[in-house]
Amino acid sequence: MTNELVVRDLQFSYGKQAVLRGISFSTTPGTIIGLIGANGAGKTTLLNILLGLLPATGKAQVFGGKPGNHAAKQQIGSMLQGDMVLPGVTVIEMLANLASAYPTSQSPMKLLKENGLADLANKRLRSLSGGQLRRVIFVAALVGDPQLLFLDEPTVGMDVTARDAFWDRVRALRSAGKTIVITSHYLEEIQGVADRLLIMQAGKIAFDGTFAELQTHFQETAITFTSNLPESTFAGLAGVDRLQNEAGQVQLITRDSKATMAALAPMLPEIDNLTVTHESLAAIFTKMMQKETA
Ligand SMILES: Nc1ncnc2c1ncn2[C@@H]1O[C@H](COP(=O)(O)OP(=O)(O)OP(=O)(O)O)[C@@H](O)[C@H]1O
Repeated sequence: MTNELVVRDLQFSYGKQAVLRGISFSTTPGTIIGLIGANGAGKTTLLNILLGLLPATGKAQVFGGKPGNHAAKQQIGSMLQGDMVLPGVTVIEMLANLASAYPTSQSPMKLLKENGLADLANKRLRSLSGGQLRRVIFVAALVGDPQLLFLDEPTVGMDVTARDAFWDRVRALRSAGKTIVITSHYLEEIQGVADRLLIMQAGKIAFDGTFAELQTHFQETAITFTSNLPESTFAGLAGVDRLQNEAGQVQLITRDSKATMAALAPMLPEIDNLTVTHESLAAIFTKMMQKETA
């Protein structure tokens, strides 16, 4: 299958500051990709390059074309931070104007209805709340019926109901075969929706894989219990990386909780107050960021 977005050894600097130091990845249709990284990691810069708004060295192809060329632009819908809108025009005027720029476009009114925004059609953009404006900009990104969507911090300013509805729409777009690249600092949200994670660190892709793979590689699980068995009983158990024992209060840190629990099973009659706590995605992410700055 032809990948629609192919990036190889992409590099970019702002003056002397190297922001992207060799980014490589490609996408497949019908996938939601979570692009994660600390503030300033270069996520927005990468999206801007792929949209043809910033020049870079290395290879970047959108459906075989260069970023920014006419064919490539028509395949991408984007929702960026600080998107400019004309405050005096109405929602429907803005969308209709946008639709006229594409050879095939979706009906703006149909899109507004699908996204629960039909009531806003005749409102001027300046009269919308921050969350309403973000939702309208999402609709604007869909008007050209793009195959590829770049959504940069899309849910900022949206209330809980709007977020839920938004993610439902994003899932529906995936089912329709679109590829969606999303940056977000709301890691739990990304966990709920993304099929694949790209973690940017120090201008490179530090991790490219599924959440399950991220957990396999990085997630630690704390197994705590009380026991009078000697510490040496637990030290060599399968998967155990570290062990703490303070007066019979034992904590095992493992990266393979299934293996460790299986090894503990025969000792359960002599173990009390067992708890198993898996590290959260946010904690894994923080740990990875600390490695970068260490
Ligand atoms: N126009 C600019 N001129 C100079 N430096 C810039 C410019 N825009 C961004 N930078 C720098 O490039 C780096 C990457 O910024 P970028 O906005 O791509 O990060 P990001 O990962 O999107 O961050 P955030 O999560 O805060 O949105 C940062 O160090 C930033 O200060």
